[in-house]
Amino acid sequence: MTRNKTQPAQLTMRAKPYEKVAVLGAGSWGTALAALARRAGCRVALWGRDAEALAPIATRQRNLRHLPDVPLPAGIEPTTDIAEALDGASAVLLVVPSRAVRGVCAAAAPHIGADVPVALCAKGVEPESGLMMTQVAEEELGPRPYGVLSGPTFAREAALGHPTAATVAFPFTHVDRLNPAASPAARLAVSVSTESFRAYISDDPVGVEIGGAVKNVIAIACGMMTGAGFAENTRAALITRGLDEMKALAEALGGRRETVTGLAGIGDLSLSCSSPTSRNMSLGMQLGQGLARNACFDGRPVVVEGEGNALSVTDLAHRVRVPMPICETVRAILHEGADLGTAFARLWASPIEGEPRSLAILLDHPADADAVTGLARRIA
Ligand SMILES: NC(=O)C1=CN([C@@H]2O[C@H](COP(=O)(O)OP(=O)(O)OC[C@H]3O[C@@H](n4cnc5c(N)ncnc54)[C@H](O)[C@@H]3O)[C@@H](O)[C@H]2O)C=CC1
Ligand SMILES: O=C(CO)COP(=O)(O)O
Repeated sequence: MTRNKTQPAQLTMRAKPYEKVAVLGAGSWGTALAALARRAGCRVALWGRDAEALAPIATRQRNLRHLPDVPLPAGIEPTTDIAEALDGASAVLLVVPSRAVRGVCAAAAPHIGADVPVALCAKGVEPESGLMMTQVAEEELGPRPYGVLSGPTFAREAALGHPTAATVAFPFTHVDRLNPAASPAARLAVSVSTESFRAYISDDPVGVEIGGAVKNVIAIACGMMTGAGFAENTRAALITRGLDEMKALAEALGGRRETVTGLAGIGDLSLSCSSPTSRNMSLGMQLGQGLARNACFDGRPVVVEGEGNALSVTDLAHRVRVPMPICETVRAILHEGADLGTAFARLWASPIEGEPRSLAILLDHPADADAVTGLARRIA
């Protein structure tokens, strides 16, 4: 985080926070981001659809439904009126689950100011269309700057003030390069940065978005194998090979490999694959322990983006011809009725590959059908 003495000196610039930030989506992450922006000194409107859940945010500085034990700063303006939330907003954070992004953008469209930048904070790829969240938003809201805020950020920890870092990524225009401090990425970074929350700036939203969507699927895979009783070797293999899948897809879509080695790639992947605090890892663990899907989370509806992402990410990968064997395994188990043990045993006995992919080697794996059945039995 500090400058190495051998690096050239860089002038420190000052970026101006946005005056009013509208946060659309009042779940755990939307509330946490509203708290951060408020602590960073912005005026903050927090839009949600449920008046009962919003009321205590103004009266008791709590979101009792999603972050009950987190004290929120005073002055967040909760509302169920999207026009009111967007009135005078100089930046928008879109923080609903990915399946709701298109609908919320459509509702926002008549009320959002011209040229107001929008940062997508949901981690997913739209099913069927295969569009990333920034592309979905652009279809609904028209031309303006679109970016992404993503990284290893459990909402409760970030809102409680645990030291946390994330990436804010917008494409840099010619003008942004001449004056980076005035770019949407820089202005949004300072609009959410506090003594404990540190935003880094990137000009590669594609790499950042793909990181967030793919890590959810890999976290389900890690959870499945953890739930089935395996430990650290298995998890390390899935994280590392998952990172390779992430890199390949990001690159095929025009993102950069190095972005995937940052906070929104390996950072978020390692977080979500390490702890049942991740809803994705937790779902995988419950399935790996043999629970039926409808019994997971005691039957409660919980946002698990990786479930839909397993389909949408692999559909996208098919389109750009990127092999993603771990994501395919999760897809087969969740959506195509594959047996969990057999699917993972097949993954482990799939052809031996080069590391890195650019070696372009594929060898028949020596494990025979009996060996695959044997491992499958040990997983189940
Ligand atoms: N919770 C976390 O730690 C983090 C979550 N995210 C991402 O943020 C996104 C939102 O997740 P969470 O806030 O965690 O979910 P959550 O389950 O805490 O809350 C979801 C919220 O979205 C609202 N919602 C759902 N559909 C809606 C619709 N059609 N219109 C308006 N509101 C709607 C719900 O009422 C609820 O308030 C997800 O894509 C997630 O991957 C990203 C980083 C951290
Ligand atoms: O994205 C997250 C942390 O960065 C939250 O992860 P889960 O959605 O798996 O809970």
